[in-house]
Amino acid sequence: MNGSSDVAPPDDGEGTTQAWSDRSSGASPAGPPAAAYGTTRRLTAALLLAAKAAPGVLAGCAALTLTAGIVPVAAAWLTKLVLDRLVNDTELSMVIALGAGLAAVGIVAGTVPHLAQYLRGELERSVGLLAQDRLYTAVDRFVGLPRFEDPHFLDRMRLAQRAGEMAPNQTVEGLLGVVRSAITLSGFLGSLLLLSPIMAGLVLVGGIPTLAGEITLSRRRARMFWDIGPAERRELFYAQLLSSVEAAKEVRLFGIGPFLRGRMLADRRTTNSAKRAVDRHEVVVQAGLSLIATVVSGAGLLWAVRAAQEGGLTVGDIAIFIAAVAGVQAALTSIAGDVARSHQALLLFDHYLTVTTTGPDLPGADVPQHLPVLRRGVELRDVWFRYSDEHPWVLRGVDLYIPHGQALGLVGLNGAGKSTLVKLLCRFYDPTRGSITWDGVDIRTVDVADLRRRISAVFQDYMHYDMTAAENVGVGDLESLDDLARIEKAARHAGIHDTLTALPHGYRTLLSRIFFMESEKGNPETGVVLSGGQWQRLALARAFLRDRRDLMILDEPSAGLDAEAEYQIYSSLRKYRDGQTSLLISHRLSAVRDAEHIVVLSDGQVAEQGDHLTLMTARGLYARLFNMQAAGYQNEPPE
Ligand SMILES: Nc1ncnc2c1ncn2[C@@H]1O[C@H](COP(=O)(O)OP(=O)(O)OP(=O)(O)O)[C@@H](O)[C@H]1O
Repeated sequence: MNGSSDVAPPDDGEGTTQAWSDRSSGASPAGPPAAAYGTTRRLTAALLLAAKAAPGVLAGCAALTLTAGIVPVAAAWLTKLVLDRLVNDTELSMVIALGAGLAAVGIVAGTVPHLAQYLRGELERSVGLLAQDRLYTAVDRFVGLPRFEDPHFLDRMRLAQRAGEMAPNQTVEGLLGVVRSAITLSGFLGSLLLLSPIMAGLVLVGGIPTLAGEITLSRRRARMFWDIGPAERRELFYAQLLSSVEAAKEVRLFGIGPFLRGRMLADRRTTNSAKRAVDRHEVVVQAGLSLIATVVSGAGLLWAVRAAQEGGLTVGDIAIFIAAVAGVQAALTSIAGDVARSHQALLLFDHYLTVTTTGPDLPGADVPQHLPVLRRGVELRDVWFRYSDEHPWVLRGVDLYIPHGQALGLVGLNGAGKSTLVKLLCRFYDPTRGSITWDGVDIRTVDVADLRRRISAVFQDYMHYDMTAAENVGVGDLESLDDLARIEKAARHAGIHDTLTALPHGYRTLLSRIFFMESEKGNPETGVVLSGGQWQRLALARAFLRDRRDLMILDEPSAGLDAEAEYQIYSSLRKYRDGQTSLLISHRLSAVRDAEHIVVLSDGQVAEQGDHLTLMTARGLYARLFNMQAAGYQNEPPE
């Protein structure tokens, strides 16, 4: 880009660029974004998610919670009654009956936690499945690319993945925990009130700081999770580089393993120290809270011993008094912990709700227009584009026409904006200014899925899917995924059929070294790796499978092909292109020379256009580049 790339387009009075990212995602670069939803909304949504995922399991959890709440109080009272009966020489059968009751309570106390743990696991699995489904359905609804390039959104996404799976369970667990503790609390508090109302009040008041302290701690922890988000994502990125087959060659040849490891560990140290700071703070706060609890229970014990000496309390009373003070304190601490954990989970759940309920990333028409079968052509009119307000202009007033039934060649130096133009044609972004029309219909006014159904493309950075050969072609048109005849035809077209047939399992061969086929678990030789050019032919086959589409876009389709393959592919493409509408981008100008029309893009603007002969006669950029390449083959200095 030269200096002129920062020249703004004329104002159209509608605001200019598409810097949607921070604003639309509600993120603030200085810290965590303000919660988008209130606590009640978050709580309701989390509980509804759990209820929808596993209603029966949820009911089971609730029943066990009630039982678990009653058990300690019942055990304490039965103990008191047994002790008092023993001291008072009551009938043996009565004592035995009470003892049996105590044993039964013990059995329930021993069984309930295991059953509850199983049900919690079941709830977690069901909620995880539903939350994941909803999250990725929402992500799939983002039809453009901007959100996937927004670091704030990616941080949110990471927290949303975690929160969606965990928050509903933690909330349910917290809520049921509060109910359980509240039952225990009221049982013990009642017992304590009978023995000493002052002690009951004291223990209750002593629990208030615990509740307040735990909630403050949970806020701090939730904020810490947001703050360490970028470092956690970077750490994951370095870890993937260190273990992925794609990066292994460069990492080893350049010897950058220790460098990447150093960066990964530095990020881990950053997150560790943030977590450590919160943990330390927590230790200090919780130690203070325990001290208060100990002082209260110590004072209670002294009072009880003194009361027993003076004959005011029986042995059974002392037993239940000690159990009640401990029980009330434990219940209060447990309530505080459950409230704090649910609170923290709900704070993070805000990210899940934001991602799953956020609006579309590209504006859509309220009533989408019908997209006609292409009859006339696709036109870009005064298209300006930059990736965000902070980025320079990439396209600056491009006018371009792709006539129906013809091939348009698009050439230009690196960074001229060719691939960006392709992204606009597929509507991964909207032009900042100007319009793209399909037979006169603005593509912003039609359903994106409709538009994309009419386009076939090979992108410069096409995908390698770790799937079978047939699936690698078939995903180009899911309706043909099981239609081997069509898949083979597309593969033949791309010149890869013979290679695929010769694979160990033909088209069913898994093209991967990182997964294995179920049937070949024990075989270390499972999986096949294709060469770069063979992968490129597969990408072409994928595009050819969509041969019923109106517009074919080929962005550098032959970069990885050998000379013979390139010749064959272009001959095939020429035959195939006949009567088809296509946009062909290539740095190898021999590939585009026979296109009906060639456009030279330079610094985001159309610099030259015409057919090959016209452009050669004009002796501009195209002619210079063409001659340079031709001279390279003829071993003669360029003109
Ligand atoms: N996602 C993005 N965010 C910000 N800038 C981008 C993005 N993608 C591309 N660019 C910038 O846009 C400019 C044009 O890139 P583009 O990929 O369209 O060029 P190109 O003509 O296809 O180049 P090449 O011939 O190297 O493939 C470059 O300066 C590039 O840095």
